[in-house]
Amino acid sequence: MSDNPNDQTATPLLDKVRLPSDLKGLSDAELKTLANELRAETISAVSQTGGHLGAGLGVVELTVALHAVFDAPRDKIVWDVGHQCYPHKILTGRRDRIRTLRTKGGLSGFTKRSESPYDPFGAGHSSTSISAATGFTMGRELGAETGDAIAVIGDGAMSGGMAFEAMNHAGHLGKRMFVVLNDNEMSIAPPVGALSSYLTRLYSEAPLQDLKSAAKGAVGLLPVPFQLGARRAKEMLKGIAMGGTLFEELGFSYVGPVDGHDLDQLLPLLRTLKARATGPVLIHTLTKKGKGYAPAESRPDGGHATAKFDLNTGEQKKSPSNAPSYTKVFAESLIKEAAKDEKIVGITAAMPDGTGLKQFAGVYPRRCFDVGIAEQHAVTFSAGLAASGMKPFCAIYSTFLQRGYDQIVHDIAIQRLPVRFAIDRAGLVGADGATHAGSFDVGFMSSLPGMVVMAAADEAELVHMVATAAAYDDGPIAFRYPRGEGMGVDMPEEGVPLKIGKGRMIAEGARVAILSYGTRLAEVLKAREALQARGLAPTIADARFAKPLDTDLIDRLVAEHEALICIEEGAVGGFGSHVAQYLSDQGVFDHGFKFRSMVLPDTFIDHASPEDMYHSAGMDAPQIEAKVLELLGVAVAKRA
Ligand SMILES: Cc1ncc(C[n+]2csc(CCOP(=O)(O)OP(=O)(O)O)c2C)c(N)n1
Ligand SMILES: CC(=O)[C@@H](O)[C@H](O)COP(=O)(O)O
Ligand SMILES: [Mg+2]
Repeated sequence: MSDNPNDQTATPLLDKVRLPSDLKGLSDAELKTLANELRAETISAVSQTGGHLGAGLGVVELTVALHAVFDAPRDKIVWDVGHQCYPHKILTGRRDRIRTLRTKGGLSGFTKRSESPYDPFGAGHSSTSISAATGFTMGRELGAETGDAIAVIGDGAMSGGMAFEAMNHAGHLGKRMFVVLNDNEMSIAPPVGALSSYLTRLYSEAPLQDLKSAAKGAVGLLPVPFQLGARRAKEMLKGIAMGGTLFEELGFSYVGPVDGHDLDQLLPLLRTLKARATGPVLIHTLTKKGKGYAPAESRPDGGHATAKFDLNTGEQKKSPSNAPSYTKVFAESLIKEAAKDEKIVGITAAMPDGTGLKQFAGVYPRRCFDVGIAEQHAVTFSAGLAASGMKPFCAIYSTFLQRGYDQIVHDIAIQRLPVRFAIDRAGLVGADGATHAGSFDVGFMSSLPGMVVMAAADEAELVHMVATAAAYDDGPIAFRYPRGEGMGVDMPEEGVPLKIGKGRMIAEGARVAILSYGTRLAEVLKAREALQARGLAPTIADARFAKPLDTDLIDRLVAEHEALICIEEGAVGGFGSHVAQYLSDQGVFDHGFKFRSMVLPDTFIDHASPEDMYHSAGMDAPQIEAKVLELLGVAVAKRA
């Protein structure tokens, strides 16, 4: 095996490993070689597929060590977020499919129970692993046929509230389980907050930490070579009153910090812990995001996620497009609004790059807050800001906003606080798959009394919606927009506040009206073109608002057409359901009016390109065309 991680010619050991049990016969020296090969294989695979690179490279040695020492799948290795699991997938019987990662029909980019028995718990969202591992542990205590539970959680994910809730509970239960805190001093962006500073202190005071471990009696858990030093430390400590680490106060034995890239430290430590631990143990490993691949290591985000790239240079292959991303349009619009109104502030939960708020912070550093992976706090923090008279724009991906739902209801909607929700990644997002799909926000936001709910049909509309939200002060307001590039439409110089609850007519037609909510509008217009060729030109309108509904517009569409189709990039219970409720309240259905609501199907759609995913959802232009024809009873030959 060469030292060059790009060298794909030599993977003799990896070629022999089909399952983790094959690691049991390898010497420690061979395990080190295997780790090098595994790193090279991971880099090579991701260069072809794109995906999450940096986190996986940071846990290569840890992955090898865990599988060499523990006995998966009986022992449950629970990866938090799951974005670091590619090396784990390679070692657990999925190497032959690793180059299908995140593509249609291929491996998921996260852990997934249906994919392998070695993925005991699915993930994608952060900070769930300790709860799940505690569940496995108590299942074992109650007689379930499982071994040890090992949660592997990053320093970023550790800042999430759930992780603390779980530590609190697991420490109280006091049963044997393991938490590996993989501390690379990185979230996607540099981590923020007191926990991050605390972890830094823990390792910058490492010799002192040895003393603390000793004082707390964790010496017996350490491998023999470590014990001597720790005992000496304990002697020195006699008579000195010391507090434990935060983790010890929560009921865990704390071991560390250890170099997470050094198998000479990891293997003996894990072997000893496996042999001796009786209660919950936290193992603090120090690693580097992107480890072993210079282009990733040198990126500010440690190569967190990447497009396909050139193996030798690390240069990413991105598809060329002139349209700005919705995220960029949001950030630029917010900056413009903030220039006019000093009360405007931005809030992100650990996604400054992804939400565009990094750009906003570049201009208004004091008016931008990254709260860490803490969506619940982000929402109620925004509520507090609004209650104090500020104008918070709480920018959270649709899927992650699910975490803060009670806070939206209880802290914002009931109090009618004017928090502005910028809901990015609305609709199907592609390669991240079902865990990251923004399917539910229209439903869960528009069911709340007093909430104003908008969706941008294109990037110009988004500019106006940011202006609308900035101007609106009567209560909470939300606007959603998808991942990726806009439509390439002409952009307004400035945003103009929209009339609340008013849609817009796009094209007048006859017989059928399509009322579109969000960016399906482009597909609707394509469908119209195809229908025109058949002599059928539906009326097209953009609803802009799911709440309040533009009832004048709806009344008109009903009065002037024999059928109405609603369409949205969301699950049932959203815009179309509200329109149906309104029509039902008006008694429109009593007279045989034809109505259809095109929504995402009642299933979780697996990762694929967004186009493929919308096709599976039955929501692309030909499928919209077919829906119109079906509704009008026009028989058509089935397409191949
Ligand atoms: C609830 C939730 N919020 C945000 C994210 C987006 N996210 C994915 S990974 C990540 C950073 C995780 O940092 P850490 O746990 O330290 O892992 P590392 O990438 O450093 O290995 C974030 C913020 C998420 N997956 N889930
Ligand atoms: C693992 C995770 O949750 C994030 O890294 C997510 O994949 C980011 O998605 P975007 O690429 O849409 O920002
Ligand atoms: Mg980290």
